[in-house]
Amino acid sequence: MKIIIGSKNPAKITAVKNSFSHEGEFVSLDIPSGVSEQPFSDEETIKGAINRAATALKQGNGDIGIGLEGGVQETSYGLLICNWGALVTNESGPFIAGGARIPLPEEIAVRLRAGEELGPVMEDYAKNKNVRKQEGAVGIFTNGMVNRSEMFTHVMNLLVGQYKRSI
Ligand SMILES: O=P(O)(O)OP(=O)(O)OP(=O)(O)OC[C@H]1O[C@@H](n2cnc3c(O)ncnc32)[C@H](O)[C@@H]1O
Ligand SMILES: [Mg+2]
Repeated sequence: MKIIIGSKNPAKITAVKNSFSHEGEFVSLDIPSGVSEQPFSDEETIKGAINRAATALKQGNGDIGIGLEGGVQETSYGLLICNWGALVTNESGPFIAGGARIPLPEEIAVRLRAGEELGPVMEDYAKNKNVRKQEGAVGIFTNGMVNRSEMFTHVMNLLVGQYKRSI
């Protein structure tokens, strides 16, 4: 089984490998999401995940394409981080699944509303260049209880479970 991951981000790659119990051939390709660098709704984030999965599958000439995409969603309770995943095969899909969501602190939210991207804003906030590849915003704002690859592993399990039920 050849699994093509539409990202080179190690937090995402780890999640994909975990959910397939490290069984299969994994290829990671830097695939554009085809949506804004900072998706600003569930709809746009889902679209980015599906685009990445479909393009990865095609470009990598594999059996399964995976897209994982981070975004934010405005609510009356604050700006929430949202994360979506998509799995496509040559015969079926897209299967989609959403990840954990928590509100961003207002000092971060105002910067995103002004047009900045979460990745660089988190680098600045945490004084660490690699937040998006490591614990992620979710790890920082949950005091390390849930890091980005754990969060994406849950998304992946939701995807692989739906796919397995369909075959
Ligand atoms: O290489 P890719 O796969 O693009 O990985 P990425 O970290 O850029 O992740 P996304 O494109 O899915 O995320 C969209 C934007 O949100 C940022 N982002 C999302 N989740 C984050 C997190 O948990 N911590 C820090 N930045 C995050 C990210 O850096 C982008 O600016
Ligand atoms: Mg990105």
